[in-house]
Amino acid sequence: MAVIEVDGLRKRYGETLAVDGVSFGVDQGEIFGILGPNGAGKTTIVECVEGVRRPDAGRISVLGLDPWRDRAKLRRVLGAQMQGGALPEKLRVGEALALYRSFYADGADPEGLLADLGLTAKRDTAYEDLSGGQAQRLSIALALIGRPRIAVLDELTTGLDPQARRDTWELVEQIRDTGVTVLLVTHFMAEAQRLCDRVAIVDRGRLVALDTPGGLIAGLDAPRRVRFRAAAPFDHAVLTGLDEVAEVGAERGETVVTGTGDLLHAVSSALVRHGVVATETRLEHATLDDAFLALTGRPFEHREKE
Ligand SMILES: Nc1ncnc2c1ncn2[C@@H]1O[C@H](COP(=O)(O)OP(=O)(O)OP(=O)(O)O)[C@@H](O)[C@H]1O
Repeated sequence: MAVIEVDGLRKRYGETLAVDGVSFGVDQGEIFGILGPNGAGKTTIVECVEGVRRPDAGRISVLGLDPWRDRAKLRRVLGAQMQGGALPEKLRVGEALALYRSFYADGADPEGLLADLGLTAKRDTAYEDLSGGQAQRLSIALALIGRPRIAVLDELTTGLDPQARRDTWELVEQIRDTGVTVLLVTHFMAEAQRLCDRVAIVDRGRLVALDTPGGLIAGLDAPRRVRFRAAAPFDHAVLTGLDEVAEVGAERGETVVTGTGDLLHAVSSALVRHGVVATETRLEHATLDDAFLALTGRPFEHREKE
């Protein structure tokens, strides 16, 4: 069952057409990713879903509500993660939760949320003294304090180190396991690939693909790549002569072979036949980066904001 339906959404800021006719549906209980490079229109889309921006055209339904018209009712069912730095510096973690809890008649237990998010020991810590990961977890706690049915998380792990990022992914899975539908905005391919049940890829205000991460990758007619480390220089002709091989190159001391078909087998046996000693031989799997390139003709690039 779709809990969010977006149909023909359009939003312009002056000369900039930020969202240009985007349609998608989010099912109950899934982690749905909106993935795209800088300026693709991701935040504008979710802000329209959250009822903080008014669409120029199109229809949005969130659990049967019109987000813009029914903003007050929407607050009770949708929790949005606030952007970094949105809290007063001196506000303590426990105070922030108590304040946000007071907005709801039937909110979550702040102590339980603190424990779930690993913030119990930080209850008396001021916002300004939290680490990046802790501040991020607090913002997630605040999004969940109203016991929402839908949580919108925007650039959830930007600025976090790899461990904190993985911890946050686990946390999002736990949130989904409690039955909350998660709408996740991200520009991290790995995050979308690891976490999302389905991903909408947005580019220049348009939706260019919508599928499971596996489906997006499987649909690719992308060339395969085999990488290995040769013990000594060798004549590339032993590989370029193979039907499966399109190109042989070098990258960071490794040989990179691009081609089609059963490339790994063809390359490995040719190397053995010609007495080339190779280590760390592996087939590189296609990723969402490859899917983006195939869909848009451009490599995926994203700059983090200051
Ligand atoms: N308030 C605004 N006024 C004018 N232009 C805006 C405004 N907000 C966004 N834009 C422009 O609309 C386009 C889409 O922006 P949006 O923030 O939705 O993209 P995004 O995919 O979330 O990007 P990012 O990953 O960089 O945050 C961009 O060209 C942006 O510069």
